[in-house]
Amino acid sequence: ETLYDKIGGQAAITQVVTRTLDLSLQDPRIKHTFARSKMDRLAKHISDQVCQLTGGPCIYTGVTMKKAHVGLELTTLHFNALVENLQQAMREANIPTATQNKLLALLAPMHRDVVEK
Ligand code: HEM
Repeated sequence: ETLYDKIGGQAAITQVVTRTLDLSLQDPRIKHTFARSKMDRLAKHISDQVCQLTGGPCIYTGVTMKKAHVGLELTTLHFNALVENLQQAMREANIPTATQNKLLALLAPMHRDVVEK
C-alpha cells in the first residue's frame, strides 16, 4: 500500500489541499502571500504534486519549488504556519497521525527551496 492509498487517494488529497489553502487564506500570518494567486490552479498543482510524491498516479506539471516561491520572501515562520494548517486539515480529514507524519517528512526537505530568509 502506498502513502497515497494510506492518505485516502485522490479525494482525500484534494480535500486536504483545498482545506489547507482555505485556512491559509484566513491566516493573518500568511494570507498576504496568496494575494496574486489563482487559487484553483494552485490547488490543482499542489494536489498533483502531493499525489505524485506519495506514489499516486499523477504527474506534477508545475515549476520547481525554488522557482514557484522565488520573490515571495518566505521565512521559516511562514513555512511553519502552512504546515500547521496542513496538519489541521489532515486531522479534520481523520488521517491517522502516523500517515500525517509520513507526508510531513516528505515535505520537510522542501523548506530549503521555499524559504528565502
Ligand atoms: C512544503 C511546502 C510547500 C509546498 C509543497 C508548496 C507547493 C507549491 C506548488 C506545487 C506551487 C505551484 C507551482 C506552480 O504553479 O508551478 C506553489 C506555489 C506557491 N506557493 Fe507553495 N508550497 C509550499 C510552501 C509554501 C509556503 C510556506 C507558502 C506561503 C506561506 C507558499 C505559497 C505559495 C504561493 C503564494 C505560490 C504561488 C502561486 C501562484 O503562482 O500564484 N508555499 N507552492
